[in-house]
Amino acid sequence: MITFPNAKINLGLNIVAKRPDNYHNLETIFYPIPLEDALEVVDLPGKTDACLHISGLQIDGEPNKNLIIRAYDLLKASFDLPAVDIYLHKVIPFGAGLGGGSSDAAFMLRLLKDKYKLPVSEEMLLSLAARLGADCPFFLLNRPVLATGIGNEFTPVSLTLKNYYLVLVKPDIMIPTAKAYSLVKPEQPKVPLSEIVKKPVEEWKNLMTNDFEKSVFSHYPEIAEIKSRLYDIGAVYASMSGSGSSVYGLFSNLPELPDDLFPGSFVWQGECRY
Ligand SMILES: C[C@@](CO)(OP(=O)(O)O)[C@H](O)COP(=O)(O)OP(=O)(O)OC[C@H]1O[C@@H](n2ccc(N)nc2=O)[C@H](O)[C@@H]1O
Ligand SMILES: Nc1ncnc2c1ncn2[C@@H]1O[C@H](COP(=O)(O)OP(=O)(O)O)[C@@H](O)[C@H]1O
Repeated sequence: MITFPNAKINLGLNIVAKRPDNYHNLETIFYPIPLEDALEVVDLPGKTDACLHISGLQIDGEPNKNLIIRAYDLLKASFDLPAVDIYLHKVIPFGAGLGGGSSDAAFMLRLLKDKYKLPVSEEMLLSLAARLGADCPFFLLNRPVLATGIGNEFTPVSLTLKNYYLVLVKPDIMIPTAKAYSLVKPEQPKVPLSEIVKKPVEEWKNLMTNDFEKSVFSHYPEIAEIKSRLYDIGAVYASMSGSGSSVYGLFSNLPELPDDLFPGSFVWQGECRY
């Protein structure tokens, strides 16, 4: 069985408060984008464990700590799962604010539930996903939502970007999420994101912010430079996604990108689907 975990971008991100458990309450809009990994699971008779094979981008860290293996282990603790070969073709850059690892994990949970017809409710799947990462449950819903709490309480948003194109730029910089949070001073937003998002996209530039940008841009001016280049070539709205380092621009028309505009960066263009 094969599935295609997709990335997300954050439309606005306000870090509202630090919690006693050291996590942060935030408000953000998760918006799925069609930049995808490929994830396949094949039965491995006669063996006892799961074995992960990765092609494409090589992920740092030990394979057995990969979120896909952690998702398998979580279900295996409660259900009689066979040993499997897992093939991941990694396309979504990591340390990028695109949620690629969380998406792989959420899609793995659903794939195993479907492939082995496990009696797992949607609620149970969401709570397992929450154990794998704060933004992991979102990928089980996988449609635009306003997320609050630590990023796992969802409210529907009526939002359409269907006429827009996306340009996504990921420089060769990895930003660990925990480090990014530690550099931000939480603050209540003056205008709630749920209000800003009702306004036309043309007005977002002066209203919608990502609270990670200030500290990340001061450490890495080259990331701020990417954002201003996206505006220079006609973006209606541009922002860093999540804790970075990727930056996206929303465009009314797909722009021509000169080859040397973002040297050394991964660049992806696609359509908005929602
Ligand atoms: C910042 C966001 C915004 O969408 O995404 P990314 O930029 O990573 O994609 C998310 O909050 C990232 O969620 P996720 O990457 O799942 O975080 P986790 O693995 O659960 O946590 C990694 C670390 O980030 C910090 N953390 C995470 C979420 C949160 N609401 N408050 C936090 O303080 C904690 O220090 C935690 O130890
Ligand atoms: N399937 C996976 N895909 C990508 N990264 C993974 C995966 N499993 C575990 N990881 C780990 O998660 C880290 C990326 O996490 P994070 O920085 O939160 O991502 P992002 O900000 O891109 O959402 C990687 O450096 C890697 O060590």
